[in-house]
Amino acid sequence: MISVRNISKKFGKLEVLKSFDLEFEAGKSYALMGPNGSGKTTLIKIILGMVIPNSGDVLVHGKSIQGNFEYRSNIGYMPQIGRYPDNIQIGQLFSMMQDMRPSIKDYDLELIEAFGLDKIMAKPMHTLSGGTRQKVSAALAFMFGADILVLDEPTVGLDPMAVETLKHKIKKERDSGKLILITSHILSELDELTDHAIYINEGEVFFNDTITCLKDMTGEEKFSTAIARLMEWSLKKKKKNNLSHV
Ligand SMILES: Nc1ncnc2c1ncn2[C@@H]1O[C@H](COP(=O)(O)OP(=O)(O)OP(=O)(O)O)[C@@H](O)[C@H]1O
Repeated sequence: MISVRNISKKFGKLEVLKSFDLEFEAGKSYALMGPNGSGKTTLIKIILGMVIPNSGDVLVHGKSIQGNFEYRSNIGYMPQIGRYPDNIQIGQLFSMMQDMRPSIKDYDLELIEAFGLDKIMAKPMHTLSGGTRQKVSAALAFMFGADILVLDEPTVGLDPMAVETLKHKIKKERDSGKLILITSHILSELDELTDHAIYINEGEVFFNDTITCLKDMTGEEKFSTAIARLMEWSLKKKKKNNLSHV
């Protein structure tokens, strides 16, 4: 469904992604993990066409995203921090986004209702709490029934009930055949929601396989302990690489 081919990205001298090759398939959910600043959001933004890589290409449904804007209408994106015009009301924001995708008439309003946003449609965005803004972002990501859902730290700031609502929705959409890509630092959440782990470290893909394989490889039953083991190994590798330069 999405192929990341030999993608490299530098910001000035900082090499954030070095020759990334990744495949994302329909009906699966992928956990994108790595330390702060390891390039998770950059990779997501490259897939969304919001950041241009220095080299490589991304194919969505077999078609390059270069010079192609159509593919984006088939991706639901929930950003880490949703930025919206201050004075716009929730309802106006939803209508505006719907007007921007005139070809889609069948909206998924499940999260709007589940989060109770339908009862506060007249509230201006600048008056909303952080968690409510996050609910608006989630509702927008799922609203257009996109086949691909890219969720950057989706549950940050949500209350426990809203977290459960969102998790239920993510699982439901995955089971209906959609591709889900999630970044999060909340490991329990990733264990529950994803089948496949991608661990980025020092600009490279350090691990890319199923969560079952991750647990087998590390000999750890618990996902969080398996990830801790992976982090240990990546730090050891870094130390070894640094020594080899001496
Ligand atoms: N527009 C930019 N200009 C310069 N440097 C950037 C830019 N965007 C990201 N970076 C740098 O690229 C690196 C990777 O950032 P990115 O946001 O992709 O990391 P991340 O893995 O998503 O981090 P976190 O877990 O903290 O969200 C960081 O060092 C960041 O400062």
